[in-house]
Amino acid sequence: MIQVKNVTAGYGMKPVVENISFDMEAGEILGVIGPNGSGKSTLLKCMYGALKPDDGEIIVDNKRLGAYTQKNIAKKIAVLPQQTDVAFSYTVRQVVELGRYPHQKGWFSFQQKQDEHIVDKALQETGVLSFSNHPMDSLSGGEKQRVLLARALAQEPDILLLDEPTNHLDISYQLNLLDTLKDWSKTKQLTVIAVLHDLNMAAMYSHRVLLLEDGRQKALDKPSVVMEKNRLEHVYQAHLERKEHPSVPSPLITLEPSSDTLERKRENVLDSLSIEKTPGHVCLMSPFHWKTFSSAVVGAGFGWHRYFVNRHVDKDYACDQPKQEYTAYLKKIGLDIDDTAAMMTAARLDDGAFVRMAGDNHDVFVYATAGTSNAVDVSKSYEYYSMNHTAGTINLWIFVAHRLSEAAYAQIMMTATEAKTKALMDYRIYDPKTKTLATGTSTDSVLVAALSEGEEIEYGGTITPVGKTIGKAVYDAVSRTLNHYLKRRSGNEI
Ligand SMILES: Nc1ncnc2c1ncn2[C@@H]1O[C@H](COP(=O)(O)OP(=O)(O)OP(=O)(O)O)[C@@H](O)[C@H]1O
Repeated sequence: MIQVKNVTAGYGMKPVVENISFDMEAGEILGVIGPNGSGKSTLLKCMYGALKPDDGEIIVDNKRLGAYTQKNIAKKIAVLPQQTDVAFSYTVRQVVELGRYPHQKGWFSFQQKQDEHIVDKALQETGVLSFSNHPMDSLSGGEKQRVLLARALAQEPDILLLDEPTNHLDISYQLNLLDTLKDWSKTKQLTVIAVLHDLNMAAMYSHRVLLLEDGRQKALDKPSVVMEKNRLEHVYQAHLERKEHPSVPSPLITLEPSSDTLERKRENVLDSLSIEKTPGHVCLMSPFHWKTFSSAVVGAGFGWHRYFVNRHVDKDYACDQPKQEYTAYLKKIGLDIDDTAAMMTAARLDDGAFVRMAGDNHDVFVYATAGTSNAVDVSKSYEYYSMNHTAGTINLWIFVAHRLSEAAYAQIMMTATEAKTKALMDYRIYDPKTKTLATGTSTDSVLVAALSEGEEIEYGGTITPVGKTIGKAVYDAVSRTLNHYLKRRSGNEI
């Protein structure tokens, strides 16, 4: 379809792009990324014949690009350049009609029915049909961009070259445009080469990504391979984080502010936490946000929080929409929902236990409340038809005064669960239905909170340094709260 073979090109003595090579198949989308001035537009210019390579060649359908007439190449390749000068006195429709020019035998055959149909379709698909009679100079930047795209589409090319096509477009039209291109790549086998500054758009919509650095081909592969954190940080000279997109299998690149702009934290961060206890709740407050991962009622999943609430509810608490009800409660006590992670429990808050432990290089703080009347042996819970939601649950908060990898968050959840279960076993807590040792209760919840800066702890499993500290701190906290709970219920020391 189109082959770029060892292309070197520039505007003077010094080449701007050097030795670029790749092949593209019909229906493929290639995202071209790279910093300002890295040669993306220059490469594109070579691909549509606006700039002759100093070395190497471009082959289109087995024929050198230079061997095509301008009209014949326009039947195969349409271009949406970065800056386009259009005679703005033209109407939108007239501009789009220009896209049919390469296919016409003579100017007067222009009004052919088929051409009109193709122009209408292009106007429709780019959402500009409603103002097709407006003059170009009455349009906004984004509207003009869509008209120029319609003109490129009316050309019915096999290959579409786009230089920052999402420039000027609002997010809805950006997605719309890229969705349309993806659809045409599938249904019309359109080959798309698009220079994109938005790395996440490039990752989501490209089959492959070409990364340029100083005119050189730094990487060419699937987005997940090219968009490696260290590589992007080096090429863009920026601090980035790479995550996985929450809903599609694509990398998600986020910008990290410089450390000067991050929230300042005190030397000993755990000392900066303060606790407010009322009959209705325990609230732990921090002067800065912690990165949390939790199964809390409010603020579950990953989030950023500085207020942590454990609220006591009656054992008969029943609500169809506990999240909404809880949100109203938090508002009533004056907390900002976006800043708050909140759990609830029918266990007595007075029975709660706080444990602080220092490891070699990390401080840990754990808070636990426990009630065990709905204790469950998880290995037998499949035998239940419905779960019992009476009083009692085990809520755990684990604060680690360090930065954690996502893997470490998950491993700390496991470590904490194992430590909790061990405490239940040592206190001989039984599942009341199966009469076997309980592994937890039916409504347990856990929150892990860590810092956003500093050296990262990669692992949090049971034999890692931080895992060992957390294992012991969680075991001690759950044991203490169980001790208070059982003592109060039996009236005896445990
Ligand atoms: N017509 C020209 N004459 C001389 N130099 C040029 C010309 N066009 C571009 N350059 C230079 O070539 C280099 C690469 O420019 P190019 O536009 O290809 O980069 P780019 O990666 O598309 O940048 P951007 O992301 O800023 O659009 C730059 O240093 C630029 O100044």
